[in-house]
Amino acid sequence: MKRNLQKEIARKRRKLERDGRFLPEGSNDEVIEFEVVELLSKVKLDGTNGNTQYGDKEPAVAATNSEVEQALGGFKPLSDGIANDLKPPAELGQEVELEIVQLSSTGDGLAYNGAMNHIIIVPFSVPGDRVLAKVWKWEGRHSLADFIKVIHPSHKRDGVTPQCKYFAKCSGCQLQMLPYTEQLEHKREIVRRAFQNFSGLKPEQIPEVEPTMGSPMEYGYRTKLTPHFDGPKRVRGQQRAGLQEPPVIGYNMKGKRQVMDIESCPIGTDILQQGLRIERAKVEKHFSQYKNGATILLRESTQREYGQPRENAKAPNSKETTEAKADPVSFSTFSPTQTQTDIAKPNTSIPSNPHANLLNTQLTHPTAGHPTITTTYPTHTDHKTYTSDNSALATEYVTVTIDPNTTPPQTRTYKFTNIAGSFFQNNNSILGPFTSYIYSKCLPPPTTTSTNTPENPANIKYLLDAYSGSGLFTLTLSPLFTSSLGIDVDARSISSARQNALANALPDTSCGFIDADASALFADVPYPPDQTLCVIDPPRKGCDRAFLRQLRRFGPRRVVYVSCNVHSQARDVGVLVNGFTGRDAAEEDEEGYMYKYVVESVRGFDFFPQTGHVEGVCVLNRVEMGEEGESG
Ligand SMILES: C[S@@+](CC[C@H](N)C(=O)[O-])C[C@H]1O[C@@H](n2cnc3c(N)ncnc32)[C@H](O)[C@@H]1O
Repeated sequence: MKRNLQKEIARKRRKLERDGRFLPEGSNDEVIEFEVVELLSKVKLDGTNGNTQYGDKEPAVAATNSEVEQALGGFKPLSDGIANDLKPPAELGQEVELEIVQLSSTGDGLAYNGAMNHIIIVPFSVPGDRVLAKVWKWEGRHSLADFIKVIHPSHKRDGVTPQCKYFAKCSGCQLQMLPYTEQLEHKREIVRRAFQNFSGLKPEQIPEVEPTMGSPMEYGYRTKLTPHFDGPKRVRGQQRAGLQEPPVIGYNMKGKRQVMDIESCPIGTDILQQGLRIERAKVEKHFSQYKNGATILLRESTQREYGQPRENAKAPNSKETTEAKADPVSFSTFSPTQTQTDIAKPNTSIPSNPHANLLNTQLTHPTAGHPTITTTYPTHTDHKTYTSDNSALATEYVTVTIDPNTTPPQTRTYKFTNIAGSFFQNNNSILGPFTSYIYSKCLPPPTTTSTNTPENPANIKYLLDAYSGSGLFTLTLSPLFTSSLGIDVDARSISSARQNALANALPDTSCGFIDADASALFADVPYPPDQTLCVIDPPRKGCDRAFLRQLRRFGPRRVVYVSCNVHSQARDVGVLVNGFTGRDAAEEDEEGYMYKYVVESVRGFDFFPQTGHVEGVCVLNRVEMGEEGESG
């Protein structure tokens, strides 16, 4: 145990040196550290003694906080007092019975050991479960354990059967044991906690987080899968004789760097299930020719034909315009996603499934080894294929609600063609409702700022789309703006964005694109900040400081911040609202006036049902000069 303590100290010191701080920002490690401290504080305040056990074995050694602090040379616990109880939990490898008290933002169950004042993290468990788990790593205030089995299930599991046979072993989709509405409520809590712990904002600066928008499809939604495999083990003589073991192709096991064999992945779309089977067989056949391991890309592509397939195929309430038959650009007054009546469930909203009104679906193999799934809807027919070629083109359609108040609601469908290996959102079923939500948030409600009156609601005429990818927001939001400008560092995505604008009949005077780092966006902005909306959708790590500084100096009137990591998003939103702290603040002071923002709304979107991920959308308004007191 003493050796483990030394290892732990060495590991944390390395982290300190590498990051210049305790833990990498916005990482799972940092998120869990916060929640462990939070839970320890809570049980301390509650006076709860905890009801978990380590069996009847006492842990071997108790390490004191001062020992750790001394060895780390000034390591400061995240919350005063909490780390004073640093003790190792159990012998590594020991099996323990635990009561789960909380679900973490990383999707793991947390058990509290009162006697040791210690948290044990157990994947695949939910509050109320009594589980058997095996402790495998000590992390100071908490330990990591492998899930072994449920001894007594929580009522939260009632009526739910995980659909994946690899559940509780594979590292993905760890929330399958929860009813979908519970998953959505949990994701709302993740967003709440992220803004509470990572933004540095006061509670009064954070509005109530809106209910998570659910995915219309809970399984079968992922349009991209990336299983991987290790290269063949080279045992002399065996390779020539074709004796090597068949490859293990799939995803990593939970908590391990070991790949596990996955024959089917139920969150993938139907065509990707076919693709997985075919591509696995190809790798197996040619495995001996591989020197190294590789990742297989499986990306869905859709070819759409407009027109009514059968006389009696007309859906109730459907109305067609002549444009509805035109491809690539279609204007339609009917689409599956237009009937987005939110289901009345507590604290959640789930748009209707786009497949709800399909008339017929069929799997064919027009050419050997190339399956097609043809699905017929009242207004169109989709032919779905897949590609495993990173540089091939893949197409998706996104239907945006332009006006929900007409009967039927007015929608517009966009066609996006991208390079399969470049970024595009992975859940097509939620893309329509998601972009429609953002569309509805682009212009401020009349009362938000003094300059935005009901008489002048469309004061915002220009769109800056930072981290634009292949133009998802630049194009789908463009009907609201005189001109839109997207920027992305990936030249291939920008090339697709320009093609997509043309394919959707949007001239470059209306939708322009720049292939550059996002911070270049503000160098020569052609738009007046007072009339500009900036949409930001950075990668997981969030925006860099240079970008945030330039955005605050330019001061677009309104900002819609979209993110796949609500923790880095909360941190960046904190900077937009309150400015930088420390050295960055001093640098900013030298640069002159910087705008500040107030948060109007925050909402989560479930792009990845069954997993612990949540996408966040935060809307902010610029604080006008002279109104600064309002930002708190
Ligand atoms: C989460 S994706 C969003 C793309 C797009 N908004 C969409 O929804 O399809 C993030 C994008 O940021 C781009 N990116 C990453 N770092 C960047 C940087 N420093 N400057 C500009 N773009 C960057 C990536 O190429 C990627 O397209």
